[in-house]
Amino acid sequence: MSHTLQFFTSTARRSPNVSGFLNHTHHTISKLSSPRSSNCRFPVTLTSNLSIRASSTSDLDSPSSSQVLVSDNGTGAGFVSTASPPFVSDLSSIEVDAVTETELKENGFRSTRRTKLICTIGPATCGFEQLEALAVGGMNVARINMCHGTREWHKMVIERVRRLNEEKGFAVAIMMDTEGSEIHMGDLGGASSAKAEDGEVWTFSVRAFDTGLPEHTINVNYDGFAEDVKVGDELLVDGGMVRFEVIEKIGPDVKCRCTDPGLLLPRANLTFWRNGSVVRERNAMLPTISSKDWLDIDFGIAEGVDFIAISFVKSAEVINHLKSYIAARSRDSDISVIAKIESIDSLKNLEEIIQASDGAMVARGDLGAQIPLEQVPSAQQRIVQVCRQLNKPVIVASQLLESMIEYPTPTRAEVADVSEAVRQRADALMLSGESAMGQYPEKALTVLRSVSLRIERWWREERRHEAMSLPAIGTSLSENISEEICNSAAKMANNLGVDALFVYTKTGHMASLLSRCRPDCPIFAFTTTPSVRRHLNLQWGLIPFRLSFSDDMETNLNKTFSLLKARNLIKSGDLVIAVSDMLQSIQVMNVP
Ligand SMILES: Nc1ncnc2c1ncn2[C@@H]1O[C@H](COP(=O)(O)OP(=O)(O)OP(=O)(O)O)[C@@H](O)[C@H]1O
Ligand SMILES: CC(=O)C(=O)O
Ligand SMILES: [K+]
Ligand SMILES: [Mg+2]
Repeated sequence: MSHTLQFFTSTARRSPNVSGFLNHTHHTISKLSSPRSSNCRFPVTLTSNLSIRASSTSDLDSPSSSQVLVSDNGTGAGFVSTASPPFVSDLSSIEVDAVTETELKENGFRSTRRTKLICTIGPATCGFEQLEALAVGGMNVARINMCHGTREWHKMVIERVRRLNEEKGFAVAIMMDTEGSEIHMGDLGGASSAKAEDGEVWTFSVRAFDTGLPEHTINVNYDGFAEDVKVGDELLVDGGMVRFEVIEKIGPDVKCRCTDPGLLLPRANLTFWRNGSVVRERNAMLPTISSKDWLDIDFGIAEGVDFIAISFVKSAEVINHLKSYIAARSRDSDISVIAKIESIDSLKNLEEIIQASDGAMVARGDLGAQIPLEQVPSAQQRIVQVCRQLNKPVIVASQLLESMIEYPTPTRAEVADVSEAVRQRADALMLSGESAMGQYPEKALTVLRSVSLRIERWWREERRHEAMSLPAIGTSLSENISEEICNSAAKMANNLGVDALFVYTKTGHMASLLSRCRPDCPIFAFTTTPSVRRHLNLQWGLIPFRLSFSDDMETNLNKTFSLLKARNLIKSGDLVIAVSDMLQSIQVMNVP
């Protein structure tokens, strides 16, 4: 077998003489037919041709027999690329959403947003127009949280997002988030919230109340609650938004005095602390995926969601188990499994969990209830780093713009927090309550968008390529070659200051390898299926297009150039580096 890395470099961009030569040659050569596609005419695009060939003479995993050949034909005769005359009839064959298209046209592709945005959908945003406003505002992924709402409600949201994609050309992916079986409160008998005042005594009970909840009573979902807690324990609601002290146990009821007043929200998470750390008694034995979660997962598979995020992951085992379950349930399913890092165990087993998953979420809400708050920032940094090194998309979630649930502008501290996540180059930022039930969902999304854009630009201007070492992750020669190609292409793109990287990818893998390098320029990812396109929408710096393409790179490139030029998305002279996973190659060229 053989792999080819070809570097086609052009001097046309900087040399008017060469451009003249090209124009002249164009006329001559365009009368010829392409040897590969008999009805194609081809302009000369480039003047010199350097090609590097890596080949391996035996099986994939035998690197000792591979070799790299570099050649420069030195004749100036040029690399000739094919381009059919007007592709007008083909224009419909490239799909990009209207918002990306407008953004590309207005700002040029150098300034497109690299950080992806996720919105949790709830009562404030479940209408079709509201969802459309979020998509227009830059939502890349819609998240539904199975902790709340009925399956019918979630089904309705999924259908609306689908309709939006079909009717308006968006590629908004859907992420389903499981409830998990940690301890949480019940739903407050229908009330949207309840206020706990300082010194008040509340009863936390595992009893079922048929005739409505008595006053100052909270249902708890975990049967072992009363046995696990001790008098004197501190009870934290939502990681400390409200605090109680356990003062008495009476059978299934636990009496607690409020020490930090605040608003209790339905189904809020509960943790109890003893001597400064979270207590993990028998509740640590609760299954990560509860029986209700399995039903929700079946629902997600049936609805064809793009991502399933698993709450309170403790080990890699549960991820592997879920992945084989999904594979058995739907043979050609491509649902990605996202591990939510929100417990002490998940931090302990971080590397193996992330290795087993298709991505991870820094779920700071619950994480901050399980480890001391001041440890959350370093945990975030570590999770982001491990994900980037292992090439898994990583989401920073929770309380990014918490104050915007109520107010139309964020606090300065919140803006700084968003900036930090962008600076760490996480793949995506997520809104929770801000978009699910806040008063200013669109404004919150606008803040994420504009802060991301500004910080990304600042970082590029400062040319602060941070030197995160990216270990080799491939397990075969072929994978190693793909990885090296992407690393080199990204480095070349930075050094040459190219306008865009193009990647032709069937599975999305090469696109993710490029994204992992966090290059300065945006990455146009061309892929054949709508589902891969939606998946790529979660990854840093990728602008996913759907395009049918062949194994012939010259044809693909020229088709793409024509289609994008016809839509004013690129122009002649733009410098592009292209890689593909069909023909492992790197090509550098000016758009003809
Ligand atoms: N489908 C829904 N229906 C009603 N309210 C919702 C829905 N989704 C979210 N919410 C509201 O938005 C808030 C924030 O949403 P979020 O998804 O962050 O949930 P959470 O309860 O904090 O749990 P998690 O730890 O799973 O994120 C919730 O507490 C809830 O009040
Ligand atoms: C998102 C989530 O589950 C959390 O922050 O806890
Ligand atoms: K959840
Ligand atoms: Mg959580």
